[in-house]
Amino acid sequence: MTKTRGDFKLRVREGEFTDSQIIVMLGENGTGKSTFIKMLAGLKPDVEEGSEELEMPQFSVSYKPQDIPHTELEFTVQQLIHTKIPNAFKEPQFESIVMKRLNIEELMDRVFKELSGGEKQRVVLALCLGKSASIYLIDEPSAFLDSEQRIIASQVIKKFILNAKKTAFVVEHDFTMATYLADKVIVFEGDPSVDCTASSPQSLRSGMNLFLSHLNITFRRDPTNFRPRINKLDSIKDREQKMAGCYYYLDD
Ligand SMILES: Nc1ncnc2c1ncn2[C@@H]1O[C@H](COP(=O)(O)OP(=O)(O)OP(=O)(O)O)[C@@H](O)[C@H]1O
Repeated sequence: MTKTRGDFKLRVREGEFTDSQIIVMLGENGTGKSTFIKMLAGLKPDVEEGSEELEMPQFSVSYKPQDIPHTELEFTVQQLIHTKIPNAFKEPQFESIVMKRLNIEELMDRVFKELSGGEKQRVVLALCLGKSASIYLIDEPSAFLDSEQRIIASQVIKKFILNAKKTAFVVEHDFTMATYLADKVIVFEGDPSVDCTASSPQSLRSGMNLFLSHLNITFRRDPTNFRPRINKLDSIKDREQKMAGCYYYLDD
């Protein structure tokens, strides 16, 4: 199916997903990741000439947009939690997996609009995960978070999705966070802001290889902390890995 927004056209290839799965969307800026997540949230695909209107399958979704919402800014965090996720915040599982780990308790009496960007992000992530849904659509959870908070946010998302046996689609630019989260990846490729294609969900290894080949970057695994490290362009390792078509190292 396709979706046109202004001068931009996105083609989406058919694919499958299951529960207890996190699908990470990878692509350069302007390749349509947010457009696709909005389609999963209900934005209708184009009507192709000569064919019937194509309906997106109807899912119950909880959507955290890329931008932090500007509504209800006068409310305290406690008021937002109590009105938006009245059931979840009382559940012991949600309390321990999400609320405690994101340290929402310390923010309860604060007015939402007066929070820092990182504090707001923690609250909107908790609100997103606290809404009952089959699919969680999480656009850039790492924005405004420092490196330690990014690790915590990734662990919270992963544990919540596995525990609740739900599915998440996540747009994430932080490479470490994206590789930690992803069970599958969708790669967005093409001419940014003009014409792009979203692949079917594929394995982390093949998706990362495809994405990194577009960027002309290879990664090795750091032997001490095991984190992915970028190889210097044209270094021996960079050239060796490109020859082997192995842009991304993933231990089996
Ligand atoms: N409502 C709209 N009207 C016109 N053009 C739009 C609209 N929404 C998105 N676009 C255009 O569609 C293209 C893809 O945008 P989108 O936000 O989906 O990309 P993205 O991959 O999520 O980018 P980023 O990584 O920068 O967030 C961009 O060129 C954008 O300007």
